Amino acid sequence: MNGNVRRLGSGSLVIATHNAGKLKEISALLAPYGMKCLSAGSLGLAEPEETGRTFVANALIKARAAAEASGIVSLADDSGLSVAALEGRPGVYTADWAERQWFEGEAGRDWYMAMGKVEGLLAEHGADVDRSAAFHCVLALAWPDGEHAIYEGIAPGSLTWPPRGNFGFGYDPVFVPEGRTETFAEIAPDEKHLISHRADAFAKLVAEQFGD
Ligand SMILES: O=P(O)(O)OP(=O)(O)OP(=O)(O)OC[C@H]1O[C@@H](n2cnc3c(O)ncnc32)[C@H](O)[C@@H]1O
Ligand SMILES: [Mg+2]
Repeated sequence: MNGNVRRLGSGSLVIATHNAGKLKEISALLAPYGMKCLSAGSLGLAEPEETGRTFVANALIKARAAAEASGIVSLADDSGLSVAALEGRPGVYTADWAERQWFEGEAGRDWYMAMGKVEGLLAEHGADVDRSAAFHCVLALAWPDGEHAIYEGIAPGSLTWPPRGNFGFGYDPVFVPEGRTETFAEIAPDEKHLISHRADAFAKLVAEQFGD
């Protein structure tokens, strides 16, 4: 272990997300480490504006806002899908494509509309377009005194259409991770937790925060 790294210990931790799917995954990934997890929603914390241009910047905005408001060390996740043929879009704007830019106020199947837009843009490249894509995840830990730590994860794969599967959340039904034929939404949660972008970032967090 790096002796300069600030460690979490076994106290309380705020999960600074307003996405129910992420909260479920993060809680499951943290379950073995004995921390008391509190959600931003249950504490009534406001959702900060994600004004950053990178996953790291937005993860830090969310973690710092929660740590300042709650006085408790906080963990945020900024994630998204980068499509090679679209020069990495939607990237940090993945949630915007699904939630605001398209169908503000309509919950539920918004991601489906956003993926329709992705499919439309891919179609402009012709039938043999490169469908490779990657999910990115940046985890930011922020302590109330301003200290922070960052962990980055990635899951390479490709896009499929139409959507398949009912597990997971968001864009899971259209993403096939590398080396598999099923979408993330057809892979049981326990298994997604071994291979996802979030799992990759968590492995680094766990090694540094809870490792020997
Ligand atoms: O900011 P918070 O409150 O955490 O919640 P959010 O949904 O706005 O989260 P982001 O800003 O990080 O945007 C990430 C987007 O990428 C999607 N996404 C992230 N991880 C995913 C995963 O494992 N499976 C499917 N979609 C995912 C998610 O649904 C969002 O639309
Ligand atoms: Mg967000």
